[in-house]
Amino acid sequence: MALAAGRAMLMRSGVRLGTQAAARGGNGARRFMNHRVVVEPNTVPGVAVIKFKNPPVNSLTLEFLTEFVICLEKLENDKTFRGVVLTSDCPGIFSAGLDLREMCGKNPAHYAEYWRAVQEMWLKVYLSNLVLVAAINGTSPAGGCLIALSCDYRVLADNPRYRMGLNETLLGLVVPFWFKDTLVNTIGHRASERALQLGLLFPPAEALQLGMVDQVVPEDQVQSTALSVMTQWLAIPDHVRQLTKNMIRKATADHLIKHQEADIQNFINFISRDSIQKSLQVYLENLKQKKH
Ligand SMILES: CC/C=C\CCC/C=C/C(=O)SCCNC(=O)CCNC(=O)[C@H](O)C(C)(C)COP(=O)(O)OP(=O)(O)OC[C@H]1O[C@@H](n2cnc3c(N)ncnc32)[C@H](O)[C@@H]1OP(=O)(O)O
Repeated sequence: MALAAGRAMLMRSGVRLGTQAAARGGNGARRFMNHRVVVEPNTVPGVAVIKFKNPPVNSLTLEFLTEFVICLEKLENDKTFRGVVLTSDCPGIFSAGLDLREMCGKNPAHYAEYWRAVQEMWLKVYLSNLVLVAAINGTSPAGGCLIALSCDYRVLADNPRYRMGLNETLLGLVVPFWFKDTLVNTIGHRASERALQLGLLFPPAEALQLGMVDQVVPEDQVQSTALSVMTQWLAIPDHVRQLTKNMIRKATADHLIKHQEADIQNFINFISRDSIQKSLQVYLENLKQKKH
């Protein structure tokens, strides 16, 4: 379903699906290249590494979301893969979250298409049959943090410049209930209440203390740590681990699935408000200004 919608979207946007290139890397592993998402089968058998490559900041554009979902779906359907490490190819940034330009100055049909793609991405990651480990090698606000929180395990680089959290209120936005649920399921109710209202972005030590990440390691060890953690997870037979994961996550995912259309309508109504459009424009302008 998501794959078909994604293919249609890519066709509309002029991206040819036949352009996915396969090449052999130095270790002989096949390396699949999309435009914005690079998939590298790794030295650990059954494990692929997905690298986000949507410069400058890996913002979650419609095209990026579509490619990402297609990549995950392909890996899920290829029984040689049992686990995936998610990481970034953009130095210092895991993902800047939802692309603000997708939510600014567009029409309701675009907002609907975009929000559905955000929902589908979250459902795909949150309910994945694969073991997903986030190797967080950069800053990850809002939607970027959501992707990491939706994985099974998080390893964060020990760099105080890398912040993580759901900062939506700082942009004048109300966090969607399923972003909130994902955070509450990870760090608990009280910590989420404070973090969400204040839009807090946490440095590594605090993220670890809160349980937002499972491990903080030196920057050059993020990916290798993620891969060795993966070995531990893959020691469990897939079917029992998958059934257990599904049992724990199903209610949270079902809440969105049941209210998916209402959630899209709510997003359109909210994001189309003049006051919200104004605050997003000011936020984008401030990002530009800080450079000068
Ligand atoms: C009912 C529900 C309604 C709504 C729910 C919506 C939920 C929203 C979820 C989100 O994810 S909103 C996005 C939240 N993200 C952020 O707040 C991050 C903003 N960006 C930054 O803080 C910084 O850019 C940075 C990620 C820390 C990187 O800093 P750096 O100094 O390295 O780069 P710079 O700021 O110069 O940015 C480069 C370039 O990229 C543009 N940019 C940055 N972030 C985004 C983004 N999220 N979307 C689109 N574009 C982004 C930035 O404007 C610069 O562009 P320019 O070169 O043209 O000026």
